[in-house]
Amino acid sequence: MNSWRHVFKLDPNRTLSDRGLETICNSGTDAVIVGGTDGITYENSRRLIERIRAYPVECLQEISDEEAVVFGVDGYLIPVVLNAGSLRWVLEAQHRAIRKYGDWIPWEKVAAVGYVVLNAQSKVARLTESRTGADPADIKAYARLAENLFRIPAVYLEYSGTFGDETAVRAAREGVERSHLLYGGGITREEEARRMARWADTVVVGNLVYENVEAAAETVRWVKETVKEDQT
Ligand SMILES: CC(C)=CCC/C(C)=C/CC/C(C)=C/CC/C(C)=C/CC/C(C)=C/CC/C(C)=C/CC/C(C)=C/COP(=O)(O)OP(=O)(O)O
Ligand SMILES: O=P(O)(O)OC[C@@H](O)CO
Repeated sequence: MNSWRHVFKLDPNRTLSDRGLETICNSGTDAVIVGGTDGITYENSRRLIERIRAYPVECLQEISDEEAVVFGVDGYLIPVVLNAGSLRWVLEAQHRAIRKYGDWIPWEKVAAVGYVVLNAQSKVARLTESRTGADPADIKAYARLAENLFRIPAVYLEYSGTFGDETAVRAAREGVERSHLLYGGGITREEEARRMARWADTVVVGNLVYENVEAAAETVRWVKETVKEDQT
């Protein structure tokens, strides 16, 4: 993950043509993450992962339902929602899954991701009852908490479905020194991709894939051409 600059997130509960998938997998992105909030099943996850595996791109599953875990991906991302309104999404669902899978978990392939969910209208915000009113000082503190107390290797500013606040991403950037910072939400245009790529280590593109796959493929270049701000 540390070398990722751009990734796509594909939703097993949405339809993408073979041609569209080929465009995404051959776009030069650093990885494809499979995940989403609702309608995620073992079957639709397995089908999508199988199609992605036909391409040489790195493929990870982001687990949002313990029933949907698929064998044979390059890695598993485990969300921990730092600003969730319920412990269920911070540690209870994770505890339950660890209890269930026990000795079978390939820990060397597993990484926790500390989410800060910020779009109040998104399904993920509603599901997790996230405290989306967090201001930049809150966000910086979440980032510091993730890195220094929980030692989580990645912090994810999640604006899923809407373009986020650059000040918030900047605050998260100031909060992390070692943890990897991901930004996702509402990237549709070059200017947006470049703005967030200045602060985030990785920019995640999701919805645009289903709206305009050619434009989605362009985001790879926009992000990769952008030089990150020097924090020193
Ligand atoms: C091979 C083998 C046996 C493997 C074992 C599996 C494994 C690696 C186990 C590890 C154990 C473990 C800790 C598993 C996690 C279990 C789990 C269910 C955790 C809960 C995760 C969680 C907090 C879910 C809440 C929803 C959420 C945060 C989803 C993340 C994705 C996300 C933010 C999607 C955004 O959704 P999107 O659809 O793009 O947008 P909308 O919200 O607008 O719809
Ligand atoms: O779908 P969009 O809005 O591009 O967001 C990407 C990703 O952060 C979703 O989890």
